[in-house]
Amino acid sequence: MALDTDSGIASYEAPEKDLYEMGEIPPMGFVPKQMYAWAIRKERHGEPNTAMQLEVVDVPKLDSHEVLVLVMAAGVNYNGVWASLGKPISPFDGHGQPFHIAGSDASGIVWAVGDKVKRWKVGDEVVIHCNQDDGDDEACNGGDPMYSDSQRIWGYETPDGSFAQFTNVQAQQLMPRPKHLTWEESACYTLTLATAYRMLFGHEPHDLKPGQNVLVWGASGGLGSYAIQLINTAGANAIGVISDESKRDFVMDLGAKGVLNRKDFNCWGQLPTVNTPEYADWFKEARKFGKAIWDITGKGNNVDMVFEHPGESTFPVSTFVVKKGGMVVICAGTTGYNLTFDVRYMWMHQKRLQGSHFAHLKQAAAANQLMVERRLDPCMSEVFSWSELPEAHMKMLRNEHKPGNMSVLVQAPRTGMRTLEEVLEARS
Ligand SMILES: C/C=C/C(=O)SCCNC(=O)CCNC(=O)[C@H](O)C(C)(C)COP(=O)(O)OP(=O)(O)OC[C@H]1O[C@@H](n2cnc3c(N)ncnc32)[C@H](O)[C@@H]1OP(=O)(O)O
Ligand SMILES: NC(=O)C1=CN([C@@H]2O[C@H](COP(=O)(O)OP(=O)(O)OC[C@H]3O[C@@H](n4cnc5c(N)ncnc54)[C@H](OP(=O)(O)O)[C@@H]3O)[C@@H](O)[C@H]2O)C=CC1
Repeated sequence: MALDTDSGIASYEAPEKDLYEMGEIPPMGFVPKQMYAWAIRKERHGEPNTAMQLEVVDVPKLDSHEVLVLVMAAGVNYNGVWASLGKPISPFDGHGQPFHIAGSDASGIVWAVGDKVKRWKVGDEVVIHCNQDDGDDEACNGGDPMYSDSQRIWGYETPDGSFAQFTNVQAQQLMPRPKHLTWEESACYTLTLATAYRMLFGHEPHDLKPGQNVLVWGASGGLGSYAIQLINTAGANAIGVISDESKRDFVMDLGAKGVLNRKDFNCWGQLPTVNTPEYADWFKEARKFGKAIWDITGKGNNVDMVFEHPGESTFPVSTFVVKKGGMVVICAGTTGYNLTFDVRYMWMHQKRLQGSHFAHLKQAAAANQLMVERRLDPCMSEVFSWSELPEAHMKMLRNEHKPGNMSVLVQAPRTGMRTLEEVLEARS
């Protein structure tokens, strides 16, 4: 056999069936009629352990620019929590389908390709980024696809996410899998890493520069743990915030210049009305927090950027401690959406408030390349079995999850596997 005809795909025996049990691998490229999935239904909206139920559903049909991926492992994100709760929006109001399969992160193997797909072939090992768009408007052609009216998040605004044996995605969502990582490690990082990448490097002229200082809320969390590492790769300084001393070493070991414990301060929640005694108390505490930052950055040296996502509880302080001409970049309001701040500091100190949402392919791919080159640690905190998938989301809902990012095994039968061959060997 000529060397260049070797596909590199493992050859193995497997029966053709309509439905495979979890961990059972069909013949390469054979698409069964049905699959197992954790599905949410509108009438089940509520906490993940009741909203998500195991169901047998049809394997999605491929369009010409789409790719069917056999999911080996899936990442756990807040999206699964929000989709279960149906808050702040119900995904059913967007896509109108009878069930919703959540899951916006995955590692897996390309199992079938649409007839217009050129960049990927059956057998390729991939990770999936969660931005979809129709690709046909000005934003997608010369602009920023994240501004397209068709922009949507796979597994949150689409009904066909990664909490299933197969998932159907646009070909442009695929990126090469870092081969040094296990299936579960490769599944855990893309959503939060790419979001952090766009927040830090996607908003010129406030894209992060060497030597700058960034305050990172939730520094031990999914977004925060990558923000700290990305700030390091840029030669800038991260000041991380935690709520428990047990997280300090984790954040310092990721490369933070300093760590503050928010429990040592009392300036959280909405801003009290300006010029009241309550405001004076808040201001005193906010200055104490700002002074603690100066102890790390140098006296009077405010941060160039604040990496925001808690929202309501931290926003008044974020807008205060960022320097003149600096930027507060925000991608969420986990603690509440009613953000307040003292606008005098915003206009007099000419600060920028920048919203940020996930990332486009170029940004996600740049972030992924850093992972491929082993410059970043995936910070996988915990791996769950397929049957524990709703419970992993309950942990996140209760903020009881460990520092880093969580993963769930889907078709990978156990942890620590890096290839399809290892998965096939585990069958015997
Ligand atoms: C990668 C990971 C990502 C994440 O994790 S993100 C976190 C999880 N995601 C979320 O929490 C999603 C949050 N999204 C939302 O809550 C909603 O998505 C928004 C509040 C952002 C938007 O709400 P909506 O109802 O979808 O759209 P509207 O644009 O507000 O439209 C509502 C109605 O208002 C009309 N309208 C909009 N702009 C104007 C205007 N400037 N003047 C007059 N009317 C306007 C529209 O047409 C429409 O009306 P009509 O309901 O009748 O169609
Ligand atoms: N728009 C987008 O594209 C994206 C948005 N998101 C959103 O970002 C948010 C965070 O996601 P992720 O990083 O994965 O979540 P994690 O739970 O992993 O991390 C969030 C961190 O926030 C901190 N936190 C919790 N409560 C508060 C509080 N009251 N004040 C300050 N900090 C608090 C916690 O750290 P500690 O208690 O130690 O301070 C926690 O570790 C979610 O709402 C998610 O939906 C996520 C990815 C993409």
